[in-house]
Amino acid sequence: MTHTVAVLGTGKIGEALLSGMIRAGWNPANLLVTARRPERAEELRTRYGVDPVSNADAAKRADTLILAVKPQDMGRLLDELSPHVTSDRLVISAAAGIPTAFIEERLAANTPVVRVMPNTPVLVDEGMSVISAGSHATPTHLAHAEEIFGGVGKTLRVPESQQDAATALSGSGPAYFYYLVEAMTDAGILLGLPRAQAHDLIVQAAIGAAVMLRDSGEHPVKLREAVTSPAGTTISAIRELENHGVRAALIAALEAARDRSRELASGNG
Ligand SMILES: NC(=O)C1=CN([C@@H]2O[C@H](COP(=O)(O)OP(=O)(O)OC[C@H]3O[C@@H](n4cnc5c(N)ncnc54)[C@H](OP(=O)(O)O)[C@@H]3O)[C@@H](O)[C@H]2O)C=CC1
Ligand SMILES: O=C(O)[C@@H]1CCC=N1
Repeated sequence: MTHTVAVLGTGKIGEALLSGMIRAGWNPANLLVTARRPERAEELRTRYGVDPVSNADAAKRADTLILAVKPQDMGRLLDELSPHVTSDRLVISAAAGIPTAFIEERLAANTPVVRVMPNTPVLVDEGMSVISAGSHATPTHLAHAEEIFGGVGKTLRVPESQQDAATALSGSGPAYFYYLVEAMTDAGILLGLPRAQAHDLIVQAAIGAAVMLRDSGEHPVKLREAVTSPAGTTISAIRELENHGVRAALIAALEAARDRSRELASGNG
């Protein structure tokens, strides 16, 4: 069956997903987008050859609606959509924190809802999308969501109770790595390297480490031990990381992200 998929609220994550779907072979004729500002709608049409439509038209024309507005805008979007969404539509929400029940109770009875937490590496087909079923979503709906998000990276099904934690890990996760690269590049400046060179050295170290983590099958502790020579440079750095409580800071940071996701649950966080 050929699906028509609409992305409602095509901002950063919506556009990243849209571009990935086109790369994965979706025909732009089967993709619709909605945007709040006309100039943004035109930008999307020019860039991707997709049809910008109103939210109501998206609900009428598409069988699958991907809601990619901010959690704070979700209530208003659902109010606008509810007269037009029939229960033969699949509604996929990419919003942090918003439970499927929040969406279900604002749409026609029995509308299937799937909650997905993607991340921005969908832009390079290395996304991590964590998927949960709402109360009326069937295995076929989950498989359809996996087909969409699996085209731009990995997918994992989790119970919805784990979505806030998954958001803290993989949804926000890329930002932590960018932050580390930024901080380590600053360190390179302190050590006297030109900024561009410091950036390249750290980025390639990050890519090498990421590929080894993914492909070697080794535990991260083993990989770190292999870098850490007796009385060498690495252990001197690790001692400072431990002295500054970096492990505890990361645990606290991800806990804060999980808590914030829970706070967004009301949709007006
Ligand atoms: N950024 C990320 O890494 C990730 C984000 N998410 C989730 O994705 C959602 C969007 O985040 P993000 O892409 O960062 O945010 P953006 O602000 O970039 O995107 C949201 C878009 O929705 C548009 N919008 C808002 N209300 C409406 C409406 N009623 N009709 C049509 N368009 C509307 C906004 O328009 P305007 O431009 O006019 O404001 C904006 O372009 C959030 O719920 C977030 O939790 C999930 C995973 C990762
Ligand atoms: O920061 C946020 O709220 C969104 C959700 C996950 C990544 N970005």
